[in-house]
Amino acid sequence: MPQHIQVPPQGQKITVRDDLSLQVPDEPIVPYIEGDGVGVDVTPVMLKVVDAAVAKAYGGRRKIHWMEVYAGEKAVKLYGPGVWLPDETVAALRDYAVSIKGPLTTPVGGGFRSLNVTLRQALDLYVCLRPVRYFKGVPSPLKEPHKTNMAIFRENSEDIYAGIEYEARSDKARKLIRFLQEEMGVTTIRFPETSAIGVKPVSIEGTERLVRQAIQYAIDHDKPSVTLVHKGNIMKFTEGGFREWGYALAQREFGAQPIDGGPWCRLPNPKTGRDIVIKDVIADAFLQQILLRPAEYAVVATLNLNGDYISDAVAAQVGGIGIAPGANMSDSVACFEATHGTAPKYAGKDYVNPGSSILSAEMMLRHMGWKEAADLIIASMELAIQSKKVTYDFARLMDGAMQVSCSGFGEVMIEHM
Ligand SMILES: NC(=O)C1=CN([C@@H]2O[C@H](COP(=O)(O)OP(=O)(O)OC[C@H]3O[C@@H](n4cnc5c(N)ncnc54)[C@H](OP(=O)(O)O)[C@@H]3O)[C@@H](O)[C@H]2O)C=CC1
Ligand SMILES: O=C(O)CCC(=O)C(=O)O
Ligand SMILES: [Mg+2]
Repeated sequence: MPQHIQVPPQGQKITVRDDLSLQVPDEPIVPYIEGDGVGVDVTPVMLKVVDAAVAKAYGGRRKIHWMEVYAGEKAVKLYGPGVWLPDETVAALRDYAVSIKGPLTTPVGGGFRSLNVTLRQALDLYVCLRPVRYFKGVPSPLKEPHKTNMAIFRENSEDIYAGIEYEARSDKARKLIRFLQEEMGVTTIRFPETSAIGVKPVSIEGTERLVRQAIQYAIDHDKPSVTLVHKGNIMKFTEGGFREWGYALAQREFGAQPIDGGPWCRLPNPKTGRDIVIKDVIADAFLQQILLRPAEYAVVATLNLNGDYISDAVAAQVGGIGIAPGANMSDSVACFEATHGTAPKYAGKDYVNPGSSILSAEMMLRHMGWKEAADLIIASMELAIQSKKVTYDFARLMDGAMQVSCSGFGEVMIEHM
């Protein structure tokens, strides 16, 4: 019996078949986490817009039964001190296979580790997919923003982001530093007495499963390239390993052939016959090239921390994180979430852009196979932006815009369905 989660009286679970495809009933139960900060603003708007799109697309034949599950500050209020991520929340997200969450706060420095990262680890949601595309009319700092169209595959379970690090002057930091110096011959820790220290695990399996999904996405969506973004010139065995294992997988599993002796390689898309180039670029160079030559990048596969930075940076090219969606996925479970965080200064003010959350829901509908409802969301987003009735983030950069609230933007979208 759940302690606080109320299972809707109607609706059924989405289930996962043996071949990992989804069995989606017409009235699925979908868990959602409202989220901290601006979660209270964007999540209700997202639910309303999705309900409207589903109603319009299917005329009552299909309906989502939303089931609220708790994490973050709302969980602590309900379950008691220290219970930021209740077990029954994690279990529900796993059991119901498809879910959506608002942002959750992670304090800098002390306090708990990120709930977002914990959730991704608990459910082994190893892919963070963040597609970045341009919507006509969105204000952008670029002259040709439509050339930015990338699907970012961020490894979501490893890297320095896994949170293995020890505070400066702690016993554990001292012990690890001593081990590195005495057992491993390390001489390059500049200030050993006052160093905090972190560990960066990057594995062959972790890299391969991420790169496999990125190449498969390029095949399924007829994309011309997959770029491995890494800092392997400096971090030779972790980020360099990612690059090497990525290329090896492309050749071994997808039959990619080296171009001019490599390392770039090429495979014919088995579905369309068109070439997919597998290439790599060093992360710092990549960050300037996405501004100067964004059209050269289609699918990007990268490590966890790089992917965090890259997804916000690329989102900024096409309007910012207010409309940047995302999905965290394992082979069987998917939890959709906005790219942005809790934006605390705007919390509860009905102010921010709900677009990121709504477009994350659009990805969720597509994942469920509810293409018509997903298409309606995209079309109404385009029309809403073109009507110039937009939230503050766009209004401040657009000539002749009328600023609307977070919920107001949801209404504008619904009017355009
Ligand atoms: N997945 C998750 O749950 C994530 C959680 N976080 C957490 O969120 C908290 C706050 O992080 P912070 O670094 O401030 O990053 P945020 O993404 O929360 O906010 C940074 C800035 O981005 C802009 N922004 C964010 N959301 C929106 C939106 N919906 N519409 C328009 N603009 C938006 C605002 O810019 P402006 O000031 O220009 O208006 C805001 O000040 C931290 O605890 C962090 O750990 C962060 C990222 C992801
Ligand atoms: O977990 C957090 O607080 C931050 C995570 C983040 O920035 C991201 O996943 O993009
Ligand atoms: Mg981030």
